[in-house]
Amino acid sequence: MITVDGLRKVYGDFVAVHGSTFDVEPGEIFGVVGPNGAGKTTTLKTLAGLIEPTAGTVEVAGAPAGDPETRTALGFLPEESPLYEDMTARSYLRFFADLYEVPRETANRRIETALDDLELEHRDRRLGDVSKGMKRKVAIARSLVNDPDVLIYDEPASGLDPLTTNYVLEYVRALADAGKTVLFSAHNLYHVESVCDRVVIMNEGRIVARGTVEEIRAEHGETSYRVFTTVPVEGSEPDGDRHRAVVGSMDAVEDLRAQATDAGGEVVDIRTRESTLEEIFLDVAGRPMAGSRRIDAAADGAPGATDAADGEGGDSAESPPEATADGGGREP
Ligand SMILES: Nc1ncnc2c1ncn2[C@@H]1O[C@H](COP(=O)(O)OP(=O)(O)OP(=O)(O)O)[C@@H](O)[C@H]1O
Repeated sequence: MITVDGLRKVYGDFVAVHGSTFDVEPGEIFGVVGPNGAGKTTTLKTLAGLIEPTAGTVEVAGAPAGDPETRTALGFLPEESPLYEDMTARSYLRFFADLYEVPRETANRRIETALDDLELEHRDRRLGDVSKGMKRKVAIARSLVNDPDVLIYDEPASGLDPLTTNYVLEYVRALADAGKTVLFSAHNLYHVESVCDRVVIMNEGRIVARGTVEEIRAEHGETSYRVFTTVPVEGSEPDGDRHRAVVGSMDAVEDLRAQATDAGGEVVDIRTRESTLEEIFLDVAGRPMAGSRRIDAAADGAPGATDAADGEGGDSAESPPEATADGGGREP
């Protein structure tokens, strides 16, 4: 449903994304995780057709990103979603449905369903007077007015309290269960591990880990064993009336067992500990990457790669759908 092949984005002499390749299957929830500046938003804006890649190809629902054909197929939630403050949730959503030329009856039904599903209160209150969580929910509802197959959400839970965050993530799960393909970005694996089918972790413009959460854990995590014995063994420390040693493999555990037996004692307990996802994230996303993100822009071969002067063109939350659909207002 989404195909990204060799995506590279250069701003001036700065490489924001180095050459990402990944696919997202229909109905999948795909997480793009990484610290500040990793290249998540750049990747997502490229998918939404708001930024033109310097190199590589990006396809959404079978058409190149930014192509008019993706107009009805795509719903984009930007990281910041300022809304028209004087409108109510209902009037705001109807306005966007009109831009997408959704017939009025269908639009009303869709809007009320989204607002019901999101448990949105105060539907007729000025958007300027509602909470941040509610504003985010309205922005999510806006991404659904054209009933798109693909949803691209930039940090959907940004700035939300834990309860609303959970709610939004569960809603994302429900959208995928209903057949939508969802790609979203987040800062940490904790938010995505419960909902994402697959994840890429980005650091300094590169994908540094990918796969299901289990695959990432298997490849990048560590398992350690705390072995409790009745007698001292190599590397052990007293722990109450026992001795505790920490080792990294089952072979080492068996060595300790042999030592304890030789000394007339025994192993009384073994506790296994796996790296938490947070630890893996801090490890792989915290490493400085080899090589600079600065390049000789001329060598990168693209005067068009230079757009450092305008980072915001065309990605306003208030851009009409045409701006996301036909490439109008795209960053070069
Ligand atoms: N228009 C632009 N001109 C120059 N540099 C840019 C532009 N847009 C983004 N960058 C730089 O590219 C890098 C990647 O930015 P991006 O917004 O994609 O990161 P991110 O992973 O989404 O970060 P965050 O989590 O803080 O939102 C950053 O160093 C950013 O400063």
